[in-house]
Amino acid sequence: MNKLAVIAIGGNSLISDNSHQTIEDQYNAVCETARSITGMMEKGYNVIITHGNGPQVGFILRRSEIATEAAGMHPVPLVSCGADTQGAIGYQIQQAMDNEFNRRGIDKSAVTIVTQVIVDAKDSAFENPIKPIGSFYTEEHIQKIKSENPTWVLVSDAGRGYRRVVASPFPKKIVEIDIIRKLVVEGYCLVAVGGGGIPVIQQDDGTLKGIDAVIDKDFASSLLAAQINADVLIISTSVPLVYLNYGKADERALEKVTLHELKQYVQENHFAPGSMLPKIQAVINFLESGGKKAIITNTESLEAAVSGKTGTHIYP
Ligand SMILES: Nc1ncnc2c1ncn2[C@@H]1O[C@H](COP(=O)(O)OP(=O)(O)O)[C@@H](O)[C@H]1O
Ligand SMILES: NC(=O)OP(=O)(O)O
Repeated sequence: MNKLAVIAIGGNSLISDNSHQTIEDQYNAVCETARSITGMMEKGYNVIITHGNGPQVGFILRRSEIATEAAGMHPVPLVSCGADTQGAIGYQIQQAMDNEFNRRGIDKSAVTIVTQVIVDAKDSAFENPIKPIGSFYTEEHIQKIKSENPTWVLVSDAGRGYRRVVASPFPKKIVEIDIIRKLVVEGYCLVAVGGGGIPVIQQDDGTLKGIDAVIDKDFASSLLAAQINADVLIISTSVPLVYLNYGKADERALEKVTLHELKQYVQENHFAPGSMLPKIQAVINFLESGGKKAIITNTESLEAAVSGKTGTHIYP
């Protein structure tokens, strides 16, 4: 019987660098990702694909702000920008997966679920924005960006430049979880909780209402993986392995790690907040909720990683 994997694809890993950000570039990256995921499926996996949206949600928000400033167009709230990314990225993944299934004669189809995720309106994250979105700005540009956009909060993102940050509340409940379970059982290849899910709050009368934020897709993927009893949570990002002393002369790759060791490394500050740290915390949450295995690797290495040849493998 096939194993079930939740594969979380990073929003940054769909945009290889600052000069490859067009929709076409992203589709090419999605097609490469689809080839790797299909190769992995041929090794005996059913998958639910989740994806980030940090760069993309920031681009849509910025376009809206510029159009409002320049032409008086109505602004698009951040929550709607996030919903837009679920459709746009989901569409690309769904099409690329279906093309790949047809090419290889695999009798499967992909389907994207618009997914809402309940967060707590009182989450302290609303007072303390930490989720990087949109473009990277260099040190030289930062003063100009700050003076043009005095309300923005900007932080250094893992040494790759400065980025605007927004609130990122913790995901508490996946609204569409039952339909996701049913479609997995029916054998569909699902795209779900895109961009960490569309953040919604549950009001006193039980109704749902969108709220401006960007949920961390690794936390949402971990919640999903735990709730559907996935055999493995795979976090696909831009590095093949996780490292201790990342970027330093004594950098060391982690191949096989226990939950206990990983927690120790967190205490020793080996993982950058806003980039690797949330992935590590998501893995910890999954394993502490009963998950049996997690892998962190890059897209190109997925097939090799499930065969144990690369990637950082984490066990309870
Ligand atoms: N200890 C570490 N090991 C590996 N990568 C790290 C580490 N700390 C920070 N990083 C950075 O985290 C990045 C992945 O995070 P990010 O780009 O935000 O993810 P996503 O692919 O989800 O968009 C890597 O490309 C790397 O630059
Ligand atoms: N929503 C989210 O976590 O996106 P990234 O993976 O692009 O940061």
